[in-house]
Formats: sequence, structure tokens, C-alpha cells
Amino acid sequence: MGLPLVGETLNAMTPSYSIDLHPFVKKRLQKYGPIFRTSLVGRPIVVSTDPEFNSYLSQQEGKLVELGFFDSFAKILKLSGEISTAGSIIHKYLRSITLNHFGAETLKEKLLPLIEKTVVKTLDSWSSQASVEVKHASSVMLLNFGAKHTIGYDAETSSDNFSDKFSRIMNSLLSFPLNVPGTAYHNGLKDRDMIITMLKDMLKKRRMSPDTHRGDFIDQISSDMDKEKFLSEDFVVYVLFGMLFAGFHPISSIMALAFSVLAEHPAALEELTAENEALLKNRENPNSSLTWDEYKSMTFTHQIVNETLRLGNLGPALFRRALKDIPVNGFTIPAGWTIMVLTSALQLSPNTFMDPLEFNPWRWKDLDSLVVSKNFMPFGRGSRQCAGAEYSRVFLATFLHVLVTKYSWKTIKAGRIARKNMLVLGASIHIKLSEKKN
Ligand code: HEM
Repeated sequence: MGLPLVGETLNAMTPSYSIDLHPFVKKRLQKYGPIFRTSLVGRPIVVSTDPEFNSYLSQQEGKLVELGFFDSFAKILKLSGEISTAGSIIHKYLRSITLNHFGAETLKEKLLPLIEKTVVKTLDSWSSQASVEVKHASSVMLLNFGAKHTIGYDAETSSDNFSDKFSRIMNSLLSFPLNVPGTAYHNGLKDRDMIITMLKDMLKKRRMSPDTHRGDFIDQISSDMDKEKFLSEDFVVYVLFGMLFAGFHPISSIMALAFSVLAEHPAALEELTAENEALLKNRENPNSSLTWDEYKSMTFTHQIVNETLRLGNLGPALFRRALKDIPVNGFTIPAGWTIMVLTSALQLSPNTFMDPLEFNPWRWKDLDSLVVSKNFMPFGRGSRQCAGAEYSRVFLATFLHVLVTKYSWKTIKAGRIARKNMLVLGASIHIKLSEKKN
């Protein structure tokens, strides 16, 4: 359990320059086996990489476990107890409103061409720059797109610069939770408060002019405030904040990682390009937008997305809180403890994925779907599975589609892949993008 108060936090936060599981986890798995305990940021925690126990827990939402967070995360992101219980009215509401605005139907009917347009415009601007830092530049694209469809934010006319503020909040999540002026954590809290104030103002404006229907997320949630008691002003603002936050960091990290792995695997890049160029060749009008059927048919592109999600392990753990004492393998997880379900250990397990650290998109052709469902869960599983999963997949596939059909790139500065701490992947890579000559 490490030292009093800090526990083993400092070990877990040490950066590691490999795509592999963080050494903090690896060492303890070797020493103690697939379930071990530790103490991080002041909390006693059980870490589980045991597929059977993890699978059992996923069926115990609301019975033995509920959503649990580190206190420091919860404080920055203003996560509240109200969303912890799976299946509660609040959880169901949040799930349904997210799917309503970012789920498969909306993607198919409305968002896909808008995503393509945004990617085309963004890559066009990247191609005029001498060097682009992919992680940051794609975060800006994703945040601005997500904010437009969540709160009607217009990055071109607004002076608020959401993307810089959110990047700083992200950094504060990676820092030691010391709330003293000058620290990244303190600055993150300040940026969060500024954004919360802006969101409050936006919500007030929408509430004052209910007739100007824009059909976005904030429109729906502000009109639902008249029907649902739990939608207080504070709660709605934190939901809006959470939606904006969810929409940029993981997808942009996967985009940065994709540039790295594709540059190192020319055969994969070649097959990806051939698949996407074939889509254009088979169209009556090569300039028409990507259709839903085309998106669904991009088999190899989906394999690239899966393999990058597997290696990237962007949601490397699910956090739960034990509601009761939970017996496991002759031990007891005491009620109130946090349980970290380490899905990343499964995604990098040689038992399922041969040579697990190898980027091998072809492996997905032969993997059994049942094995995949138990061992590959970048978006979680069960009743809490990510409501933005399809949106993320569509964004990633569309991004790759436009990238490889229109552009080639040179790596200017190879990003060192790093796990910035045991939970977060960093992959800063600088590229020069050039339009392909036909
Ligand atoms: C690559 C991108 C993403 C990854 C890897 C990811 C990962 C996850 C994971 C692992 C969970 C389950 C958490 C748990 O069980 O404790 C989750 C839940 C969730 N995600 Fe995502 N996410 C991504 C993008 C998004 C986006 C873009 C949105 C919004 C548009 C979003 C909205 C949500 C919501 C609302 C939930 C809660 C679902 C529920 O409790 O029913 N996510 N995400």
C-alpha cells in the first residue's frame, strides 16, 4: 500500500516510454498475480486483470459495484454521485440523450457528412503548415466539432478558445493533485471554473429564448429541465462539461498513434490506401460524400482502428466502487474501496493477441468474436458501454479515409510513445502533410 497518504501514487505516475503495460502494473502482476491492492491519491484500490472476475463485476452494476472515481478526477471533472448508479433514471437519461445526438442513427442521418467536411477542411489547413503536432491539432478539430453539436459553439467567431482551456484541464488530470497556485492541478481547476461559468451563461441564454431551436444537445437538455426534476442548472452544466471533455482526448490520442504506427508499417498503410481509393473509384461521382454503406464496408480501415484502439488502451481501466464486501479468491474487497478493472492488461495479453505489442491489423480477420468481446473492450462493456463509441469509430475511420485518399505525410519529429502515467497515453508526433498529386 506504499507510504501513508500518497500510497504508491508517485510510482504509478512515473512516465514509461513504451506502448506496453506500465511497469507499475507489470511488476505487481508478476509479484502478486492478476488481482492486487494498492493505494493511489489517498484511496485504497484493488486492481483486477482477472478476466473472470472482471466479467463477473460487469454483471454486478448497481448490486455489488457502482461507478467510482479518484477524488481528484471527480473534483476537476465535477463528477457527482448522481451518475454512479447504472440503470438509475439519471444514468438512463444521460445515455439516451448522448445516443440521441451522437449515436448510430444521428451519425447515419446527419453527422457523417459533417464529420467528413470538418476533416477535409482541417487537413487542408494542416497541409499549408510546415509542421503539425498531430495530438494537439486533432484535439482542436474534435473539441470544436463536439462543442458545435453540443452547445452550438462556433470556434471561428468565438474568442473563448475552448481547446486551449481543455488541453490545460487535461494536463491537470495528469498532474499530482496539489491545489497550490502555480501547479498544473491548480491551473486546471481555474480553467474548469472559467468554462463552467461560460456554460452557465450559454444555458441561461438558451433558457431565455426557447423558440430559437437549433436542435443541438443543449437545446434538448434545457427544454427537458422543465420536465425532469434532477436536471438542475448545476447538474446540466456539469453534463455539458463532461460531454465536451469526453469528445476530444481519447480520439485525438488514437489519431496521433495511428500516424506513428502507419509510418512504421508501410504494408498496412498501402492496404488502407488501396481500400479507400477503391471506394472512390467505385463511385459514380468521386467527389460525393462518404456514405454510411461505404463506412460500413471499410473492413481493413476498421481493423486499423481496432488495432490502434487495442494498442493505445485509451480507457485502460474502468473504475468501480464496492457497495458491499466482495469475496474474491479467498480475500475480501472491503465495501467502499475502489476497484480498478484493468482492461488494458487483457488487450495486451499474449493469451489472446499473439505478439501483443506488434501492430498487426490483419490479426482481426481471424479472431473469434466471443473472444474479442471478452478481451477487447476499449469502450467498456455492459450497461455502461461508451455512448460515444460509434461516434469515435466514425470520426477515426472518416479521418483515415480523407487522409490516405488525399494526402501523404512525412514525419518531422517522431513522437515518443509514452504512458504519461499508468493511465494515460502520450504520443506527440509532428508531421508535414502534402496533398497527393494525381
Ligand atoms: C476513443 C474514444 C473513446 C473511448 C476510448 C471511450 C471510452 C469509454 C469507456 C471505457 C467508457 C465506460 C466507462 C465505465 O464503464 O466506467 C465510456 C463511457 C462513456 N462515454 Fe466514452 N469513450 C470515447 C469517446 C466518447 C465520446 C466521443 C463520447 C461523447 C460523444 C463519449 C461518451 C461516453 C458516455 C456518455 C459514457 C457513459 C456511458 C454510460 O454510463 O452508460 N465517449 N467511454
